[in-house]
Amino acid sequence: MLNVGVIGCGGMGRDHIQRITERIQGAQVTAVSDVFEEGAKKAAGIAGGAKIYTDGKALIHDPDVDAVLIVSPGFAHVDDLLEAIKAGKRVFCEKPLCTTADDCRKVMDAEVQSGKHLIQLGFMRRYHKGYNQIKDAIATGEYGEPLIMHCTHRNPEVGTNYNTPMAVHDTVIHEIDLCHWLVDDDYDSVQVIMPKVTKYSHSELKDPQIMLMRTKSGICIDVECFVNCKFGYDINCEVVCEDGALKMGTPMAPSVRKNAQCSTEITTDCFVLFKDAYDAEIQNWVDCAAAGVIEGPSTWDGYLAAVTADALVKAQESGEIEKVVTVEKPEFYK
Ligand SMILES: NC(=O)C1=CN([C@@H]2O[C@H](COP(=O)(O)OP(=O)(O)OC[C@H]3O[C@@H](n4cnc5c(N)ncnc54)[C@H](O)[C@@H]3O)[C@@H](O)[C@H]2O)C=CC1
Ligand SMILES: O=C1[C@H](O)[C@H](O)[C@@H](O)[C@H](O)[C@H]1O
Repeated sequence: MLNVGVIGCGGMGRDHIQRITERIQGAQVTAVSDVFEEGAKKAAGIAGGAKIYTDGKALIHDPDVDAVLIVSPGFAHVDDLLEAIKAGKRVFCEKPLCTTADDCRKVMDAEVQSGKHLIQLGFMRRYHKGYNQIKDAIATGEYGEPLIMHCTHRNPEVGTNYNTPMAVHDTVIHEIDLCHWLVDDDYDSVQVIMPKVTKYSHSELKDPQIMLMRTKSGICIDVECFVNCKFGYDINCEVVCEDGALKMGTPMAPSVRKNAQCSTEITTDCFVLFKDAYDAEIQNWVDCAAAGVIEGPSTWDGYLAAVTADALVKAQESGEIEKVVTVEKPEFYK
């Protein structure tokens, strides 16, 4: 049985604690930590009783914790990642790995130095059945070369703490990882276009945004990021190829006809829409623990996403096309 400690007991943290407690085979939550003790106490109850901490480092060094789930806000990941590597403990880190490429480099260097693959990253779309079907279909060559991708990432609404750069490193970070993974092609450059701002936004948030990414082979990707769309959690991705197009999107629900109406439910949050993908990624992480391997997205994937995100944040300000420049991939991650 893998004894798991969870750092960060907010919406995502509680969702992961519930899945480990109720659905995941081979693991249990034995400790939880949150800077707000009340949040940790609530999470401990979901786990059916777990040690309560308000300091992630103390949880990491608890001998009753075999592995750590980092589910605090992105800006807080780097310190606990470095501490877990120091302690030699396996980590599942929710996206983003870190909110800057520089911090990701620190984590990458520490993991390489440790000589052990310890970190799996929470890019759960790679565990979604539909996206895997698209990736496999493209790989057959039956649809020809991918040329263009169209994505929407729409949230019903976000809090007033959510700002313009968060649209990149907190939200579109999913498409940054998903799109290059689907077509197996790295990024060359990015650009951001700012449409008219919705009345539902605030002074620190330009919303919606159109983010453009070009891959090294010339595939052009547009991502509409609209985090106050009001009508639902609307996630779509279409890959347009030479001999066909493949689309995965919401609503992923039945179309209902009644009283001369036709309607289809759109979910309102990621916890419902991607429940199976979260279950699959956490189960894979637990299963790999026994073998001491990482099969899912790695620290390198987190670094690649962060470099692209940094370029997009720069492009938000400049309005120009910004290059995506990474370091050479270390042998350790090949
Ligand atoms: N994969 C996905 O689809 C999703 C991933 N996430 C990720 O999960 C993480 C948490 O997001 P949410 O739960 O939505 O945020 P949240 O704001 O609901 O919860 C964050 C929790 O972390 C606590 N916290 C803050 N600083 C901390 C620290 N230094 N140590 C321990 N706890 C700390 C806060 O008190 C709060 O309880 C983020 O990295 C976010 O990007 C969130 C939603 C969906
Ligand atoms: O990771 C997530 C969720 O998956 C949502 O898709 C985003 O819109 C949210 O902002 C982010 O935290």
